[in-house]
Amino acid sequence: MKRLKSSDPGFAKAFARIVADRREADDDVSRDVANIIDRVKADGDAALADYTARFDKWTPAGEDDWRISKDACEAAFHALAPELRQALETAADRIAAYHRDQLPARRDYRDDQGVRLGAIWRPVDAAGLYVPGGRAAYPSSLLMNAIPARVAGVERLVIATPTPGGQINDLVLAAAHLAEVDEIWRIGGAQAIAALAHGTKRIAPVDVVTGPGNAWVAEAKRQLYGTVGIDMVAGPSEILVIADKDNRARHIAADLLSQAEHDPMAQSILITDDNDFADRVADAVGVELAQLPTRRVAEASWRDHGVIIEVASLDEAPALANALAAEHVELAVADPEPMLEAIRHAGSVFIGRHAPEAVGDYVAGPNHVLPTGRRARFASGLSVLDFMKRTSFIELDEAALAAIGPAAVALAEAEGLYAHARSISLRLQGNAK
Ligand SMILES: NC(=O)c1ccc[n+]([C@@H]2O[C@H](COP(=O)([O-])OP(=O)(O)OC[C@H]3O[C@@H](n4cnc5c(N)ncnc54)[C@H](O)[C@@H]3O)[C@@H](O)[C@H]2O)c1
Ligand SMILES: N[C@H](CO)Cc1c[nH]c[nH+]1
Ligand SMILES: [Zn+2]
Repeated sequence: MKRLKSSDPGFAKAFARIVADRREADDDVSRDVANIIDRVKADGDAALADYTARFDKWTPAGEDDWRISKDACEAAFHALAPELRQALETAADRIAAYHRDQLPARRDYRDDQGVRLGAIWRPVDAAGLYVPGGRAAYPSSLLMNAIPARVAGVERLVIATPTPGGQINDLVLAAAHLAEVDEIWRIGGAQAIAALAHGTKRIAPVDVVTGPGNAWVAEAKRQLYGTVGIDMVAGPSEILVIADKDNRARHIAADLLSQAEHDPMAQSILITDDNDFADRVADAVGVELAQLPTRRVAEASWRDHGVIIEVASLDEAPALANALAAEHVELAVADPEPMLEAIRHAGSVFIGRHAPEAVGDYVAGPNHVLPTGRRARFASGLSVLDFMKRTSFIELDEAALAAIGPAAVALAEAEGLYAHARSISLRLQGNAK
């Protein structure tokens, strides 16, 4: 963990290094991912078998083993302990309610020159939904992917999730039943993204691939954009907590570790204006780590990518937050509203002392699949619109063409595109006859 003070002479340089801290695809990861994509494109299912054996340490017993049946998902759902089933349903209901509100309306109007204009939103036919499964299983990410896809009206929902060592997570299956997914394939990493994008003999290709994952998954989505649509690049998790001294140090420590435990490459940063509070949080991280049944990943992440920044005044925080453009930002301060307004680049903001980021990971409602690596400068969290596309339409009658056609003819001739001009002017002359 690094400690920085904004008043130190070397702060600007040290902060620039934190901003540039690349926890995603370095050159090695990019090259490996490009090779994996090429191999899956060339060898399809055979490549998937090789990579699954190598990275997930699992070889299926037979053809049927690659895919998890709907019956298995239904059985897993009915076998859930009542509290867990209730929790899953609460999450699903809240996610569905939030995302239903994102459905776009059809636009259809006639302007004052008589031209009818509009746009129709339609779902893609098939969506590939990546559900991480390397270090932990992510039933919550299954809901976050599948529910907006269903709300959008996508016909075919295809999950890809790794099952390391052959271990299948029952809650992932139960979530798949609840969200009514169509296919679940036991593949992960860059090879899964490549299979969804290009298709193999076994797996039909999809139109859009969404969802979070580690550096290899995120880089594969980035490289395959264009072959398929993607939501955005959602890689190793990040949290920025802006906190004043009136918080409980252990609460803030736990918040920082909540994202650190996702990945040794996750990034957790605290900005505070109080030296004593900064010391207490640093100590509390140690205390909280000791409470965790598994702490290896959180420990490594906090050691390598944890940062505590002391500022003279919290007024400095929004500019630092905008430079970081973090996936998650917590505002644990007395007056969070002005900060919410001032922070322009963040995937999701958690307002006040009682809004720990982890609640957004599971049950708040907004999507937890969010841009990382400073991409909140230009990208947003997964939404219903990521599963839809818009077709515009234009209708003109003779009078409408007469009203706007001459301007188009002038522009076409100015571009030297005379066939364009004539396709309009011939009709205008015809109208004149
Ligand atoms: N940004 C978001 O919205 C968001 C949401 C949830 C989770 N996450 C992130 O998802 C990630 C989950 O990571 P995970 O690893 O547990 O699961 P994962 O499913 O993303 O990755 C596991 C796969 O990575 C591949 N892999 C691992 N090491 C490799 C190597 N050396 N070379 C090539 N491929 C390799 C393997 O194919 C393996 O199946 C974490 O980084 C977490 O922070 C992000
Ligand atoms: N914090 C993750 C997004 O970075 C989402 C998640 C799922 N489960 C727990 N957390
Ligand atoms: Zn999380």
